[in-house]
Amino acid sequence: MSAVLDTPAHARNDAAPVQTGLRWINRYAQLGASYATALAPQTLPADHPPYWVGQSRAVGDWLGLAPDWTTSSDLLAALTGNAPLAGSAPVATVYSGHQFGVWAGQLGDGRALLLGEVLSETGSGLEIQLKGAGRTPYSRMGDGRAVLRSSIREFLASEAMHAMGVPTTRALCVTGSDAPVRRETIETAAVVTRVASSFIRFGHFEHFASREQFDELRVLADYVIDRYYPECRATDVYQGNAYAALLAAVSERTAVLLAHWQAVGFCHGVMNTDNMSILGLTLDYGPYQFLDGYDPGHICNHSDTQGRYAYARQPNVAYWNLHALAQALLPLIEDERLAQAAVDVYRERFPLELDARYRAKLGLATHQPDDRALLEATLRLLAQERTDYTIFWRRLSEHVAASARGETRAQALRDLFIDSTAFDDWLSRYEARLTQEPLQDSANTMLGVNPRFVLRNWLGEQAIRQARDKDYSGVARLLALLERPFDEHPGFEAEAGFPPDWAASIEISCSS
Ligand SMILES: Nc1ncnc2c1ncn2[C@@H]1O[C@H](COP(=O)(O)OP(=O)(O)OP(=O)(O)O)[C@@H](O)[C@H]1O
Ligand SMILES: [Mg+2]
Repeated sequence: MSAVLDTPAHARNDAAPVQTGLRWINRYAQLGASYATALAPQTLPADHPPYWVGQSRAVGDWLGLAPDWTTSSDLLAALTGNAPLAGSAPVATVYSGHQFGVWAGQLGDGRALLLGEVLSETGSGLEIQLKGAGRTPYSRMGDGRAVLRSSIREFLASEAMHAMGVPTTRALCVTGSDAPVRRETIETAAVVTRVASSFIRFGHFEHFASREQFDELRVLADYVIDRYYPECRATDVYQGNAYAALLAAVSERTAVLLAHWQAVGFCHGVMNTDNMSILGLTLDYGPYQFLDGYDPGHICNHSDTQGRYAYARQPNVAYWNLHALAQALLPLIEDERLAQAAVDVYRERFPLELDARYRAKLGLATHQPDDRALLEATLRLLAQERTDYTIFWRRLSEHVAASARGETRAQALRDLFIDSTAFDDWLSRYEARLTQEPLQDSANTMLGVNPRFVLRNWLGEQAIRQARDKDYSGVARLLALLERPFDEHPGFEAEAGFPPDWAASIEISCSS
């Protein structure tokens, strides 16, 4: 496929610029034409006016938007791409990447438009993107659009992950329009407004390295170091090699990220190098899934026929992806052994991070010799019957909290297992171990890391079906639960429960 197709003819965007009070600084756009193409979002047909589908007040506050943004028709137009935002300098950035382990060349960004960067309330830079804002010079055969269902999924998952403490891009809102968009069937258009410190991906680096544009590669690496990893300039790290230090820092953040994913039971689904954030954020909520039953081999992406991105493989895929980044940075690092050492930070760090996450899930603050074996036994127990992952951890937390009050909730846990002997053996072992911990502290930790609510596919699907009927209350309701996933939320027992039978028929593919 050609690198850059003809520049699309955009509808003229001559609406008056919308004022927001945001302080724009737009630094990525200043890198120049090799990195991005300036262009306005493509307006949607006037006979299909936009509407709000979902809004995050928390992200609005983070950006420093006035509270009435949620009712502003001007902002609604701007965030659908139908009017410019005063101060923004929209660009489409170019990147390449490996998809399913195969070099795919230039493939992005065909549908996300970087509106620019604003200074947040705390003075840090935040980039704002519209995903699904129309064709760009990098769209290849795509239409530049995103559909309602995938946009709702991205919006809710971003905020759910943030609330669970998982590093992620955020989402301010989803807007929709009845403009038709062709996928397997005719669907309708939607736009997600995303926010992150940076949307730079491994694929941005691979892009310039693959074309042997080493000057551009260096400028990009320097930009990322100066902005996000200034500590890499310290002369004593990695023999004073700032690019190796950068690779090590990214490896470390990626290790932290993957440990979070595994611990919350998150399957990304499309861990291509172009979906890997240089800041270690969860990026690109496509065919993702939160585990229902604990199945290490679970494949959430219906299009992933080989299971390359199965849940248990994710940590290894991340390591593979870091090698792709290392390959791209090698012309700057100029020393293969140094590059390998930097990537191996991941291998050292990931098990430690995972251990820390699981210790918290089990309520273990002290370190005892058999802890590793206990954790392995726990996961084996869950895998045996594919026990519901989220419900198990939550009921365990509730049982420990009850034990701290001198009560028991063991039966609710036991009910999750057919083989109750195996469960009872495990519980005795676990409870014996817990005697070495202050029980109330364990309970408090566990109730704060084992969520009662995760965005299961069926919950998202239910909100999507309502939204298709123009009822957006399900999106708002779900957001409210997911923003506080560790709270009880009385009245929402079903949302905290097992997936209904119909959920088994939900298939999530890459189509979005
Ligand atoms: N409908 C589309 N029109 C144009 N380009 C598209 C479309 N869908 C995907 N692409 C391009 O294909 C690339 C890879 O797709 P992928 O599904 O990984 O990402 P995405 O869902 O578009 O977005 P992101 O990674 O930004 O969250 C994207 O960078 C994008 O440029
Ligand atoms: Mg992507």
